Amino acid sequence: MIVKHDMNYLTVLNSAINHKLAPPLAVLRRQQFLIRVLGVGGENRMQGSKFEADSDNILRAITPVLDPNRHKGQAGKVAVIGGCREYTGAPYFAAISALKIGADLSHVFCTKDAAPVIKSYSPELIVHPVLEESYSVGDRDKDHISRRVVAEVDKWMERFDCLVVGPGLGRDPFLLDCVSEIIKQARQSNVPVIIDGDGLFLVTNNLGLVSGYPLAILTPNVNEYKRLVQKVLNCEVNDQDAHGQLLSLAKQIGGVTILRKGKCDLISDGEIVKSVSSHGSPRRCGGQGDILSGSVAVFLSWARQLILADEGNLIISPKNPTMLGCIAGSALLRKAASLAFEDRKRSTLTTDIIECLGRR
Ligand SMILES: NC(=O)C1=CN([C@@H]2O[C@H](COP(=O)(O)OP(=O)(O)OC[C@H]3O[C@@H](n4cnc5c(N)ncnc54)[C@H](OP(=O)(O)O)[C@@H]3O)[C@@H](O)[C@H]2O)[C@@H](O)CC1
Ligand SMILES: Nc1ncnc2c1ncn2[C@@H]1O[C@H](COP(=O)(O)OP(=O)(O)OP(=O)(O)O)[C@@H](O)[C@H]1O
Ligand SMILES: [Mg+2]
Repeated sequence: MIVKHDMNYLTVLNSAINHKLAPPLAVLRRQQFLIRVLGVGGENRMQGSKFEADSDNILRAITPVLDPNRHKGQAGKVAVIGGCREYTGAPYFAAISALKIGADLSHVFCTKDAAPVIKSYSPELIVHPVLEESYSVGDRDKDHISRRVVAEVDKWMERFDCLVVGPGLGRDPFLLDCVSEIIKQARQSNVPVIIDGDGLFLVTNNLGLVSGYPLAILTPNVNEYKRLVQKVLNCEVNDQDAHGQLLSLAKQIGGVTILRKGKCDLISDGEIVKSVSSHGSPRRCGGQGDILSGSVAVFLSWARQLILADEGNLIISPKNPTMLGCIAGSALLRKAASLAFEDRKRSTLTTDIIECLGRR
């Protein structure tokens, strides 16, 4: 919430900067920092208020009570498909965040060399070293190894409430071919899929994998969104009509839900647009998108359970579980990021934010 005197002060600052009254450089930087942090002067804030989701109530409504009668697994079983030679942090961040938020079981399906590293970060995660990259597979073996990889994941598929595809996946062509098959299997089994990171690289070049699947969520960052807009809408990102463009994009991909990450997170399923701009932090360390994908997986699973059990009596809006999952995941990550930043300031890292996921 920006108090009135802040707004007046910032309006004056804005005008001073625009009219080039030339304050000293350090003062100018500080003024611009304040304007950025307080979010004044932009269309975003205007739009933010009109489209802002009721995230506190949504979070409360979809989070299940801690009921002693429930057994392990009922609060959610998620799987992350990601982790290769280069990236072991991203799948770990996504999978551990799911557990910290309240899922019961969190699996990671990664390459053989990434597995021991990810296991060593945490004994809580169930790590499957099943994915293969081109360098470790001869041309003649590709078909049978591909079938084996897909079968390994498929044998677990029915047990998962949600898959997160892409954090730290890498872009090896053979590995991405196998992951395409895994997405198809998830779709056949009606398992929701969150596509992030390199999963978006794969899907942007093969939209048929998710097009028309209402249980698919895409979570692009600034680069990933740009590529998606160029590919699908054949134009550049238009920030003057951010809401309209996001709506068209989600509609064009057959009603998938898209969470466009940024200063204010924008979410659309092709029917409506909602924003989450509460809290957040000015620290942009890598890995926050990975926390988000793991969080959305859990909230989407909870929202689906609630909608199924409630038989349409749910009083919150929107009603689409993918929209609810995105709103809750975004709000919780942003709250945790702001709490971590209060403590750690510029030295805030992704692991600090994960520690704040359970704090109020
Ligand atoms: N601690 C960890 O393990 C973390 C790991 N992370 C993981 O990193 C992966 C990439 O995600 P990111 O967010 O860096 O992608 P993004 O901003 O589009 O790219 C930035 C620039 O790099 C380039 N580029 C990227 N990948 C490339 C590739 N394989 N080969 C060649 N170029 C590549 C890209 O070029 P472009 O695609 O635009 O041509 C752009 O210019 C993803 O798996 C994510 O989960 C993060 O989650 C952070 C924490
Ligand atoms: N400029 C910003 N100001 C405030 N919060 C932001 C800003 N940009 C992103 N965020 C927050 O950080 C979260 C992660 O977004 P980000 O763009 O860093 O994802 P990413 O690049 O995929 O991250 P990762 O490094 O995990 O791949 C978003 O959901 C959003 O809430
Ligand atoms: Mg990312």
